Amino acid sequence: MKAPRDQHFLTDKKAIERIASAADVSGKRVLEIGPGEGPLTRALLDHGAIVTAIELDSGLIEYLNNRFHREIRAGTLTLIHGNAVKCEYPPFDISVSNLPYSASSKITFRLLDAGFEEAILMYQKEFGQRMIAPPGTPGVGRLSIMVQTYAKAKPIMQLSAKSFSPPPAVQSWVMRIIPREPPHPIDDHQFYALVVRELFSYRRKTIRRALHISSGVIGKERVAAIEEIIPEEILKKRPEEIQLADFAKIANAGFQKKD
Ligand SMILES: C[S@@+](CC[C@H](N)C(=O)[O-])C[C@H]1O[C@@H](n2cnc3c(N)ncnc32)[C@H](O)[C@@H]1O
Repeated sequence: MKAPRDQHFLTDKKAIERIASAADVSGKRVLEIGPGEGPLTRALLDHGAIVTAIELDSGLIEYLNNRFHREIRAGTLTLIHGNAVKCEYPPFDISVSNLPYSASSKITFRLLDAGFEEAILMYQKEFGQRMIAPPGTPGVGRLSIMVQTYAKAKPIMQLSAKSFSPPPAVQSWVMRIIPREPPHPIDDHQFYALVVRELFSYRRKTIRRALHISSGVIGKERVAAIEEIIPEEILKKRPEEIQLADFAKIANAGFQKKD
């Protein structure tokens, strides 16, 4: 039976310790999303982190309030009963989280938007593989392009289902994510995100065709400007065949043109 709300709790003590010590959290403001029963929270507190944990499940919030009442009183742990897909994030330096897999994408984009020094995040293995799929290869998608534009991401641990209770049907990867300046100048980040999203909505089409289909969203004049500036050899490729620099050039070409 599928566990409710992605509730696969980490029981492997060695893995918990390795995750909590993957970043230097001592004295840092750490955001943990989905603390569950708090095994990682405990380890992070033991490493001297000042933790804020966001948990959706009210039963677990009650459990955590009891388990960590001393730390809450001492101000080293703050619990937020909320939905990490929607609620406001507090300022934080590092995020260490075993994410709910069904919301991995939304939460990752929100974390990157919020900004941080470093994140140690657990994902379903296939999701991690998509994050690091190189541009120009068939596994690449919107997630790969957006993550690789704004961060360096690398798998640092692989966990089998046996590390969890109940065991999930999938393998897990722990990734280290470090934000960076985009390697190619981007004139407008919102427009860039929109272009990347639209192009991958039509990943089987050429760039030119995808732009035309999306012209209602991107803007007809902007699409015309892109076609004028971007060389044919790029326009005739598919989104999975072009490089990070090309996405930046396409978005910048369209952004120059005010509708
Ligand atoms: C995979 S479990 C990890 C639990 C714990 N960190 C551990 O390793 O044992 C994910 C946790 O996220 C919580 N959760 C699910 N969706 C959430 C959401 N949208 N916002 C915040 N927490 C969520 C679940 O209730 C669960 O406790």
